[in-house]
Amino acid sequence: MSLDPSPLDLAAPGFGNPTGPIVRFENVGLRYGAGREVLSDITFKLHPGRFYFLTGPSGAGKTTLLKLLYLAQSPSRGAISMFGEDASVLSRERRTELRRRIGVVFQNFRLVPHLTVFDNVALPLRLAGTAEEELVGPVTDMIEWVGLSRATNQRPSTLSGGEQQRVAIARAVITRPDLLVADEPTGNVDPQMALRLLHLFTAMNKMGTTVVLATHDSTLMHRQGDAAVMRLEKGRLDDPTGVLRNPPDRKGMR
Ligand SMILES: Nc1ncnc2c1ncn2[C@@H]1O[C@H](COP(=O)(O)OP(=O)(O)OP(=O)(O)O)[C@@H](O)[C@H]1O
Repeated sequence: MSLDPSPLDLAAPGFGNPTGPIVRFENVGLRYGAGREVLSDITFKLHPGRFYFLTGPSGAGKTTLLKLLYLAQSPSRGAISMFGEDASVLSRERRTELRRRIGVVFQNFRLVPHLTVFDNVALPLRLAGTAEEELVGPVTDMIEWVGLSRATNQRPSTLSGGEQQRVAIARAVITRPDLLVADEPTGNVDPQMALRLLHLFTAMNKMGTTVVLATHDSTLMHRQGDAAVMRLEKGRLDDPTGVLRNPPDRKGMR
């Protein structure tokens, strides 16, 4: 599998916004319906170009926090700012525009079963209105980057779990998102493939994308030693590395 970032255009718009935090949560709380709060008093900032792990026991609220991050859920209280904009006042159109700056990868891939690998990866560009002649090159390069050129015309069901997840990652980053959010992306693959997938996230991060990766896998977190770790316990955020509020300067951070 190639990890050479060269197929990706480093000068593409949206990469490596150097100014200020790209996400701010201020005393955010969330309850589903009339139930108890599943997230309480969540305050943090995400800085551009950094790599964050989100961890914590099952039911702690990781998926819920990620849904807030990719604008699929609104908080019950508190304030969220995404790319400098107050998330509570976004029009539907503006929300969609901001959402395009966020790539999402799920544990269970969520590929479209009747589409080929090429068409799955091309989907976000087509939805954004990119002309067919303009998308063929980038999609082909992206599929090569995740090491699946030979499977370009296959359907997801003919691929292994690790291969399907690589397609899902390619689809999530084809639009060059500023923020890449992944919910247990290595949960359905063997440890060796988990490391290969981590390398893809790391490569994207090195090109300037902020990554938030939810995982239970401590091996992955040890592999990525300079990442910040956000730990959720019963809906509250702990900050074991002490970097969420005041991140240290990071070598090479833009
Ligand atoms: N749509 C929903 N309606 C009601 N309660 C929900 C909903 N989604 C999640 N919850 C509850 O919110 C809490 C947090 O769930 P969440 O899925 O965010 O945790 P998690 O840390 O991602 O867990 P896991 O590691 O098992 O995926 C749990 O108590 C869960 O039952």
